[in-house]
Amino acid sequence: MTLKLQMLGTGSAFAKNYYNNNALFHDGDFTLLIDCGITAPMALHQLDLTFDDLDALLITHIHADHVGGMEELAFIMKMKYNRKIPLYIAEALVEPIWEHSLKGGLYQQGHISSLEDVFDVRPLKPGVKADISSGISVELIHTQHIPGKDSYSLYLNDRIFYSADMVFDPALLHKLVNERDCEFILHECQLQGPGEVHTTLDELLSLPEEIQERTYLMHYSDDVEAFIGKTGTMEFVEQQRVYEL
Ligand SMILES: O=c1ccn([C@@H]2O[C@@H]3COP(=O)(O)O[C@H]3[C@H]2O)c(=O)[nH]1
Ligand SMILES: [Zn+2]
Ligand SMILES: [Zn+2]
Repeated sequence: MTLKLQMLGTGSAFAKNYYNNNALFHDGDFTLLIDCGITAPMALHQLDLTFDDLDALLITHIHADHVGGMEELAFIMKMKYNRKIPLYIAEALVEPIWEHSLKGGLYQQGHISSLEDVFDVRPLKPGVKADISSGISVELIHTQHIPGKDSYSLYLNDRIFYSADMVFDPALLHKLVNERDCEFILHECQLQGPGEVHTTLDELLSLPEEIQERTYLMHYSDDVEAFIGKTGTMEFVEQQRVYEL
């Protein structure tokens, strides 16, 4: 089945010309939001969508450009739409996302005292495929980002790799393409400077042709236009554009 991808945003954490790197995957009339950053509420609004148009949320890791919109989502879902949206998240992040990111804003004595009070929490085990809808499956892949901070990339429908924020991992990309029939790689990309906690454009340019030709770049900084034509066979993903994968 054809899956549609529409990025709510394609910007890096501190980009100002692009919304946060959050994605909508559409399978028929089912809509999955991947990450819900600070800008997600406004980015949805720009597409004439509301939180009620979402069928599920999946979180890759706990940074504000990936979870900063969750407080608004949770309050609106509870107060306006009176429903709990399924929240797919690595089991290791269930406690930290509540204790370290959401509890401060969402806690209300007698009403909201746990993540389960506002979300239909669906913990995921890395390496174990889960069906999210009839046409969307996901397997979490634990990838490295910042020491001590768990971060999970995604393998969707056994053919689409969606990177979380991660340092360059060429062995993983080779394995996905050569052993697991990966057709599309949506990869975060830091355009300049040393990678440290991200994957740089120069690192991605070192990949062989057979990997680059299926790689699309996202999570980029405001100076992206200076890099158009300098990305080998890789293309930048455009926010709000609909892609069929
Ligand atoms: O050791 C560190 C920790 C953080 N940062 C910045 O903070 C940002 C947090 O969101 P992000 O993961 O999308 O991107 C990160 C980087 O821009 C960094 O450059 N080095
Ligand atoms: Zn990020
Ligand atoms: Zn991050």
